[in-house]
Amino acid sequence: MANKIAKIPVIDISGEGDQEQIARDLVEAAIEHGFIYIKNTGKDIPAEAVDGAFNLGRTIFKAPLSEKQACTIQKNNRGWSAMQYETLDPSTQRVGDFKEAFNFGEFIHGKADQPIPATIAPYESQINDFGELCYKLCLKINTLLGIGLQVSPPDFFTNAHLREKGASGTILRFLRYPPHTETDADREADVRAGAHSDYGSMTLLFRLKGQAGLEILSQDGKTWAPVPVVPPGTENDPSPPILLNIGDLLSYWTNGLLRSTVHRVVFPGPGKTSVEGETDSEPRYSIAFFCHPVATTPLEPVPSERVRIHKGDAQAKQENPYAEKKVLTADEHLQMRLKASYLQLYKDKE
Ligand SMILES: O=C(O)CCC(=O)C(=O)O
Ligand SMILES: [Fe+2]
Repeated sequence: MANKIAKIPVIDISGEGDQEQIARDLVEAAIEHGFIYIKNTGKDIPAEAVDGAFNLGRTIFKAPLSEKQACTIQKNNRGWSAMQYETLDPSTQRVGDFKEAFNFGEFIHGKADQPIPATIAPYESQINDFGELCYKLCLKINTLLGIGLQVSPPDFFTNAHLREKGASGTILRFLRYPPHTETDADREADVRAGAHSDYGSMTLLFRLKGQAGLEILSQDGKTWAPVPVVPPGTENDPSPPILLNIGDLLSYWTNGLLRSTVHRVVFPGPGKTSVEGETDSEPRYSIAFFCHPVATTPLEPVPSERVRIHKGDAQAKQENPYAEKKVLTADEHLQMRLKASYLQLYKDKE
C-alpha cells in the first residue's frame, strides 16, 4: 500500500509582504517539518534558469565516460560520483545508491576551482550564474530564519555564510537516477538514494514534474511519505516550488530546534506511488544546492532566546544521530559526514 503524501507547507518569500510574518511561518515550518516548499514565482530563480540548469545536467551526464572519470570525486567533495559509488545509508544498504552525480564547489571569479569535463566547459558561466542565484536565495532564507528566531543580530546566520569571509563546503550538485531495466540484478535491494539527512545548513532541491521518488520519514521514524513535485496550489506557477530542507549543521547549531528530516529516493514501482501523475519509469534528474557556512565558523550557541530555551528532543536525536552536539566548526562537521558516505574513497586513499 502506498503511503499518504507528505504535508509540507508552501511559503512565498518572493514578495514585499510582511517579512516578519513570513519569517515566523518559515521558522515554524522548519521546526515542525524541516522541509518547506518555497513557492517559485520566478523572482528569485527564474523558470528559464531552472530549465537551463536541467539541460546542463543532461549534458554533463552524457559526456564521455573518460571525461567524467578524469573528474572523479575527491575528498574535497567535488567532482563526479559514478553509479553506486556513494552509499548514503551504509547501515542498511548492501549496494551503493542507484545514481550518478556531479558536484561543483564554489567558483572563484566565475571559474570552476576543480577539473570539469571538456563537454561542459562552454557552459561554465551558466553553472556559475545558477550557483549565484541559489547562493543569494540561501542568504535571504538565512536572514528570514534569523528574523523568525529573533536572533540578535538578525543577520547572524547570513553573516556566517558570506563568501567574502572565506571558503565553505557549499556544493551545487547535479544528479541523474536511471530507471531500472529488466536485466538489473538487484532490483529489490536497489535504492536510488539511501535514507539520510543533509549535512550543511540548508538544501535547495529542484525537481522535474512527473518524476517520482523522494520520500521523507515521519517524526516517529515509522513511515515514509512521498513528497510531490507539484503540491496543490502551485500547478500554475512558472516553475515547481523549490524544496528547502534544513540540514544537520543548522539543526545542531540550533540545539535541534530546527529539524533535519531524514529522506531518501526510491523506485516506488509501477502503480505504487500515491502521487498522481508521477512515475519512476524515466531517468530522473534533480539538482541540489547544499549551502554551508564559511568553514571556519565556530558553531557557538545561537544568540536567540527561542534556541536557548529549547530542550533537545530525545526522539529527534535517536532518529538522526548526526544532529547531536559534539563538533566545533562547520568544516569538522562536514568532514565527519563525508567519511561515512564515501566508503571507497576513504578506504582507497587512507
Ligand atoms: O534527488 C533528490 O530528490 C534528493 C537528493 C538528495 O536528497 C541529496 O542528494 O541529498
Ligand atoms: Fe538529501
